[in-house]
Formats: sequence, C-alpha cells, structure tokens
Amino acid sequence: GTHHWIPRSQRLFGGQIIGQALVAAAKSVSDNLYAHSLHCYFVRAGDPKVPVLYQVDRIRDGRSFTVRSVRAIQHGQPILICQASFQMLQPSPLQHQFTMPVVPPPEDLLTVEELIRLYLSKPDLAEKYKLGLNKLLANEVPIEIKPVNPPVFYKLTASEPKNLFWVRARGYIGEGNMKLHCCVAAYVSDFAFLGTALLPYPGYRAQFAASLDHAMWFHSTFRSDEWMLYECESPWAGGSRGLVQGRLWRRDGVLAASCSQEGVLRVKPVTRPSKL
Ligand SMILES: CCCC(=O)SCCNC(=O)CCNC(=O)[C@H](O)C(C)(C)COP(=O)(O)OP(=O)(O)OC[C@H]1O[C@@H](n2cnc3c(N)ncnc32)[C@H](O)[C@@H]1OP(=O)(O)O
Repeated sequence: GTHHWIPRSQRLFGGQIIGQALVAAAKSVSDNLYAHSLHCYFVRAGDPKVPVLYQVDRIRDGRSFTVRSVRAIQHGQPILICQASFQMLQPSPLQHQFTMPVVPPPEDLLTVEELIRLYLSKPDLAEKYKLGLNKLLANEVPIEIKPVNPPVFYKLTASEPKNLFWVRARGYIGEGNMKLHCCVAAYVSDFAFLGTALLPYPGYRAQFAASLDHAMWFHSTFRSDEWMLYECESPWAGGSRGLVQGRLWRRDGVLAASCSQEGVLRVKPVTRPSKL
C-alpha cells in the first residue's frame, strides 16, 4: 500500500490503513461475497516514509460467511491487525433501522474549505487564527466534508459530544464495485471521528490523539463518492481515552454503515494570552 494524505502528526492516517487492509482482504474472497464487518487494532504508528505490506490469512471459508485476518506490516512489525468478515447476499424478513436525523441537504451547506475561506475573508480576524486556518486549508484530504453545524474556529464554546456532517470521497468511483465503496467508506469513517469526544472540552487541546481500535458494520449498498450523512457521538470519555460511535446514512435515509472507535486522548489546557 502506498500513501495518499499524510496527517500533520506524520503518522499514517488510520483510515488509510483500514481501507487498504480491507482491499487486501476483499481481494482474497470470491466476487459473490460482500464485506459486512471489520474489527481492527492500531498497534504501532504507521511510518509515511515506507509502504505498507498487507499480509492476509484465510481464516475460514464457510458456506455463507468467510473470515480473513490481515496484518499491516512496516519494518517487519505489525502496525495494524484487522479481522474482516464477508457474507453472500442473504434475504431476511427481519429488517429494521433507526431513522436518519433531519438535516439540511448538502447543497445548502458549505464545505470545510469554503467555511475556512469565509473566516479568512473577515477583516477583524486575528493573525494567530489566520495561520491555523491557512494550515487547515493546505491540508488536502481526499474527502469532501460539509458540517451541518459549522464550528466557529476561534470561539471556545463547549458543545454536546455529537457531530453531523455530510461526507463523500472526492472524484468518481462509479456504481458496481461494492467492495471498493466499503474500503473507501472505511477510509472516510476514521476522518474527524475521534474529535467528537473533544467537543465538550474547548478549554483543552489534544497534545496526543490516536485511534486505538476501529470497528465497522456494513448494512446496505451505498456509494462512497455520493453524499452520506455521518452522525457521530461520543457516549464516554475517561482514563485518557474517548469512545466514539458513528452512523453513515445514505441521503435517501437508508442506514449504510455503523462504526465504533476508541482513541487515546492526552490533552493540555489551552493557554489564553494574559489581558495585562
Ligand atoms: C486522531 C486521528 C485518527 C488517526 O488516524 S490516528 C492514526 C492511527 N492510530 C495510530 O497510529 C495508533 C498506533 N498505535 C500506537 O502508536 C501505540 O499503540 C499507542 C497507541 C501510542 C500506544 O503505545 P504505547 O507504547 O503504550 O504508548 P504510550 O501511550 O505510552 O505513549 C504514546 C505517546 O504519549 C506520550 N505519553 C505517554 N504517557 C503520557 C502521559 N501520561 N501524558 C502525556 N503524554 C504521555 C508518550 O510520550 C508518547 O508520545 P510520542 O509518541 O513519544 O510523541
């Protein structure tokens, strides 16, 4: 696996490693099987200077379900261990899902880049914020994001640990390759996910934040290059860790996937300039 967007932390982006691990697992199963879940642990930081080797173990090929175990390896050591399970399409009379939250459509909202440009155009914006916003703008991520409740970047306001944004992969993937859409959704699902646990604590900034594990369940067909609503919430934080849970909704209200992640969050108080 080669690298796309590299975060400022200079560790490999977790979503990229999960997405590529799922690509590797998916290549080892037959075409009539579809990913329905994955469970991963990030055991070492990924090094952006070298590629990642994905080693797949064929754990079991069952009649309906097939399980693969993938190790992502760099410098001879695992950086991620991932179990992925695939199933052949099977109908069922049992069918239910939660209801998608009612939010404005993506066409009525601004992308993160448009929001940043809007803030940068404000004549009264302090210099110290301009630098941070320009750094964010230079961050070329292969995902488009439209926050439903855009954050006010320079205001320290605590909010509930809940977040909603429209997301889609940049570029065209097209219909047909459901395995690829799941891999791209795995990439997308790790982006801006753990930050949900920090929303109630504007007085602290993350000194060290990294995902420890990530799990996903795929429920229906979807296209990751079309807008999906990502509903994120953090039911708990403590012990220098935060738990986040997410639901990816197709815009027609069908629940496409569910995600869970725990991350290490080491924070320090934001220092405000003295008024003297
Ligand atoms: C949030 C974006 C989502 C992402 O994509 S994150 C990328 C995917 N996830 C990862 O890369 C995580 C990979 N896993 C790992 O790196 C390791 O397993 C992991 C989680 C660091 C745990 O390894 P350990 O050896 O147990 O590391 P550690 O927790 O002792 O140290 C990690 C860093 O924290 C620091 N630390 C330790 N105790 C601390 C304390 N009490 N207060 C403040 N900082 C502390 C420690 O120095 C270390 O920092 P650094 O890595 O040296 O810069």
